[in-house]
Amino acid sequence: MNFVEYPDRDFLMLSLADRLAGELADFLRREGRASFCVPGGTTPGPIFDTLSGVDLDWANVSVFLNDERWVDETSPRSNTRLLRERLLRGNALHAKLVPLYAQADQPEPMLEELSAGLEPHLPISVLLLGMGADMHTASLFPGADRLAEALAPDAPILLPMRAEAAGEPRITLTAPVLAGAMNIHILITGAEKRAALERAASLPVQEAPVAAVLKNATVHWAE
Ligand SMILES: O=C(O)[C@H](O)[C@@H](O)[C@H](O)[C@H](O)COP(=O)(O)O
Repeated sequence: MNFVEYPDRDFLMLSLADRLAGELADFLRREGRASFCVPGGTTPGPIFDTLSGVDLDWANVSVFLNDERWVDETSPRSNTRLLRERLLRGNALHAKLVPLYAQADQPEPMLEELSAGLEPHLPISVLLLGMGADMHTASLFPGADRLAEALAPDAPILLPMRAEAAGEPRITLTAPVLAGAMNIHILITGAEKRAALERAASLPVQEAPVAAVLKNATVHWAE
């Protein structure tokens, strides 16, 4: 794991947006296309704001979430809604959004269709992850009902996930798909998450699921 500390959050968000854009541009130059997998939650908004204004061949970038809360896009808890409002506008309006949600009461019946939609966009070129203070990343929560399956080396692309801390049912990319990304970045802020991240490196992965992606990751932190 590589740990980068920034003097403040504004500098972190701008620098990381710039680095992510540079990595996407490299993939576009070399391969003509790139996939960009991003977190929801409250932290990444400013990075999305900056990236949406960057001049890239967005039409050849596929964008998808690390995980989604199983709620309709009208819900303020929808990560897809966050993407539409903060990333997929301006220059990035023409990026291809690969959905992690479809209208249904529960994720299970939609799993096959959503996984088939994602498959052509793997491996992930550039992965940005968030982390909770409980050491979950994506929706790989400690104590979640299907965590062991999602951590297994032969896990499917996507799994539904339910956990007390998660609120509504979730759908998440699994550990091997996340760990198989070509570039992995973890964005965290504040002392509590930094301490949790440092603890995660020495805990079993079931207790600290973020450990599943730490090996080749660069962690970006500001107070
Ligand atoms: O849907 C989600 O909640 C996320 O994808 C999740 O994994 C998130 O990255 C962390 O919970 C951190 O969330 P915050 O940035 O809100 O602290």
